[in-house]
Amino acid sequence: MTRNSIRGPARKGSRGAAADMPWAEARALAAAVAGPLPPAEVPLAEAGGLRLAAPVRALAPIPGFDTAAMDGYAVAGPPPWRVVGSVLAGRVAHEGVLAPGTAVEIATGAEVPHGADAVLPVEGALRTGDLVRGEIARGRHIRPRGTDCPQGRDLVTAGAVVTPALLGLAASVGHDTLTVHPPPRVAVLVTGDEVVSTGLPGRGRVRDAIGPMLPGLLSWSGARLVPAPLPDAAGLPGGDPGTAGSWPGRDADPPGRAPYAAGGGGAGRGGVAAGAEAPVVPWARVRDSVEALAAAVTAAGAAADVVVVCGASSKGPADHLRRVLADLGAEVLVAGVACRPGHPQVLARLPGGRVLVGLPGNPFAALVAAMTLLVPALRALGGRTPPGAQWSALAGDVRPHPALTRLVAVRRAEDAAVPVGHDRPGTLWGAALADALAVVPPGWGGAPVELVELPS
Ligand SMILES: Nc1nc2c(c(=O)[nH]1)N[C@H]1C(S)=C(S)[C@@H](COP(=O)(O)OP(=O)(O)OC[C@H]3O[C@@H](n4cnc5c(N)ncnc54)[C@H](O)[C@@H]3O)O[C@H]1N2
Ligand code: MOO
Repeated sequence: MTRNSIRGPARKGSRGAAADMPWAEARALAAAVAGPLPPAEVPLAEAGGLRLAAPVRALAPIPGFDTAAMDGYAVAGPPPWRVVGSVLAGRVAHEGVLAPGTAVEIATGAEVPHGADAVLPVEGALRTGDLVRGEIARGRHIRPRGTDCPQGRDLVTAGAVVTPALLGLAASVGHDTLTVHPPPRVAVLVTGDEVVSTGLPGRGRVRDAIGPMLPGLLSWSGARLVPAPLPDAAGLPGGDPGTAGSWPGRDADPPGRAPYAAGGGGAGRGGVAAGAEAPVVPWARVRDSVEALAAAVTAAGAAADVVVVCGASSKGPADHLRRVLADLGAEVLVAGVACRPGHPQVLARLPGGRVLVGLPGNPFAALVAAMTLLVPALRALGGRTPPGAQWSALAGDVRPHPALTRLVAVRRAEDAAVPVGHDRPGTLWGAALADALAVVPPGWGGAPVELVELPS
């Protein structure tokens, strides 16, 4: 596959389209950027939603012993039976062998004594004093040990998603942990000195729309957002959260607005203004400088499997990502994608092997880039196979681009996917109304299109 190495300042050119990789090729490359993370054994409570890296084997059988399936009497031999005792669930069965002509009262789930031929449900029992009568068929209402799940049997194969039912099954056959592909850890760096995280953006400012979108997108992709540990001494000045270009972990919010703190317990500079009610968010704010971004990427790359940089992906004076990747000696695998929106997206391997995805600053462009590069890479790291492609007719007046793939916000309907509109690069309005992106290839002539499902 084509690999574009950028070893110097960002290349000049007219919006880079000539160097951009075809959309499908970029997505496939992202899906192959890394293999699954090494398997790990995790407690059941943390395994939900992950992929099994080893089969679930029955360490214990189900049932674990010959079990009564009904409340009634465990009986031996032909009737009438003399009641000689009782066994409740959780109690050890009647000691010894139940002699012909005798019975014990038994509760559903209790251990059936040796020698019992059947369990006679209480509804069918005629009891007089210590004698009981009724009709039985041999073996009726006894669940023999191991009939539901034999001990030692592999019950679910590797690769399956750990669903709530699978968690219950694993517990029932004796597991406290499961061997899974751990969720990729993702550190998110939001750039842009003009970006604010709370309240109404002032003049020249814009409210962060990408940070809030990513945690759900990451968990939907089987990944986990981890705090980006921003180093103190790395050209990252501390500063007044009221000024643009403040420190990582604080927003360049207008004075008087509560800044967010980065980190959620672990980010180096996750400062909270004294007295401010500062919600903690687990993504970090990085100011627009080459040094700050380089330090933040390096630190995040040491703490996470995947580093996501939001903004700074293009060619403006404050767009430092490409320069930083070159300076760090990163291998740039995708330097741009031939699609609209979202062409200035980046996929790179950092020194040491961690993956970096650069999302454009325009929010819908960022979502498109996330669906193109980030989600496939996360699925691969999490040991997930790509979802089967969905194809659909496309309704509405959609005009293809002659040379680029267009990603159009649509809602899926029975006959056709219907464009929802409002899907300009700078807004998530259309994406918020949509449930999929329609992939409209260059020069499209009306054939069915692929749909990329959006996170729900
Ligand atoms: N000379 C060129 N200029 C631009 C090109 C190009 O190819 N050549 N591409 C354009 C396209 S397309 C996009 S998309 C943007 C991508 O820019 P960046 O990734 O460098 O992002 P910024 O410049 O920082 O911001 C762009 C835009 O998005 C707003 N922004 C940034 N972060 C956020 C956020 N977290 N939430 C909401 N909005 C955000 C920012 O204020 C800008 O308005 O570049 C074009 N330019
Ligand atoms: O393609 Mo940009 O990605 O126009 O917003």
